[in-house]
Amino acid sequence: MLAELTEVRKQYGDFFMNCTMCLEEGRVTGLIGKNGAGKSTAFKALLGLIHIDGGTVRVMGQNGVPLNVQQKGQIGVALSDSTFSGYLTVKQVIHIMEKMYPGFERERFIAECHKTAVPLDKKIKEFSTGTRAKLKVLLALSYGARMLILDEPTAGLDVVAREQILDLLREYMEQEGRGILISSHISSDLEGLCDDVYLIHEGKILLHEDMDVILDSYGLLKMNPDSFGKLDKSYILRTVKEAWGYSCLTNEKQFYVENYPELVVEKGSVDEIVSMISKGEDL
Ligand SMILES: Nc1ncnc2c1ncn2[C@@H]1O[C@H](COP(=O)(O)OP(=O)(O)OP(=O)(O)O)[C@@H](O)[C@H]1O
Repeated sequence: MLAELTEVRKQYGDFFMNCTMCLEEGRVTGLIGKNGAGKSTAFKALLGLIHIDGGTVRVMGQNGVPLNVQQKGQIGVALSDSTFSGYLTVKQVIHIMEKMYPGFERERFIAECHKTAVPLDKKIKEFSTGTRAKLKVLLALSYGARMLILDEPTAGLDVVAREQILDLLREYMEQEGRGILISSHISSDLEGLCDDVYLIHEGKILLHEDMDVILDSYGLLKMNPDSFGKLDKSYILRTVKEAWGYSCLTNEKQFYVENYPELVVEKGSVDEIVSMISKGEDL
């Protein structure tokens, strides 16, 4: 196990998080949730960047709060609200990284900057959003960490920049024993990258599932009130009342395809599933 949060609790005013999740070796684990759901809070708790009110954090088998120097060197981090001062150039950042991380791979980092068009001599504050995002990910990848914690690394990026980042992450995972914990709003990024996903809503984990299972077995059923009345609801996770009838989320799509051929059964994107779980009712 690379990292583990067990019943980690944190309160900010009305917001209360209670989060249990883990990252295993060889896996890319996604954390999805709406704005304010608690994604950054969960990541900061894992990194020991905030004081937690209870629960346990373990990183590579050891107590994770606070992280020791060795643990810090094994985690590559890109958080949404952290970056180097905009007045520095990448060349200056390289000097800092060399001092901070003994494992910093200078030549490789510079080569990746060239490859992804991140300039070395320009001040970071003059970078576009996409270039800044690429720099953050390249820095997280630059010292051979065993795991990456990436908070919305693709937010605000165009398709080309997003693909570049996703390719870097896929390449990172080619080495055994590594793992990535990543949050994103863009479900297609998660679908193509993650092995499993956690859904966080109002500070609570509502779902943890393998991505394959979500894509193969989850589905959305649409029906009128009459059909809804007759439906076997054994495999219905959530129901939303619509103007025309009901939408239901199932994790046994095949059961309904076989037994209710007249029903509309849609595959459902990760976004739709998130939305159903967040707003639907357990009927
Ligand atoms: N330092 C803080 N002080 C007070 N409240 C905070 C603080 N940090 C986060 N919160 C609150 O905790 C809740 C969860 O915030 P968090 O940033 O973890 O959500 P998120 O899922 O990462 O959202 P987003 O997608 O918008 O980044 C929000 O209601 C937020 O306002």
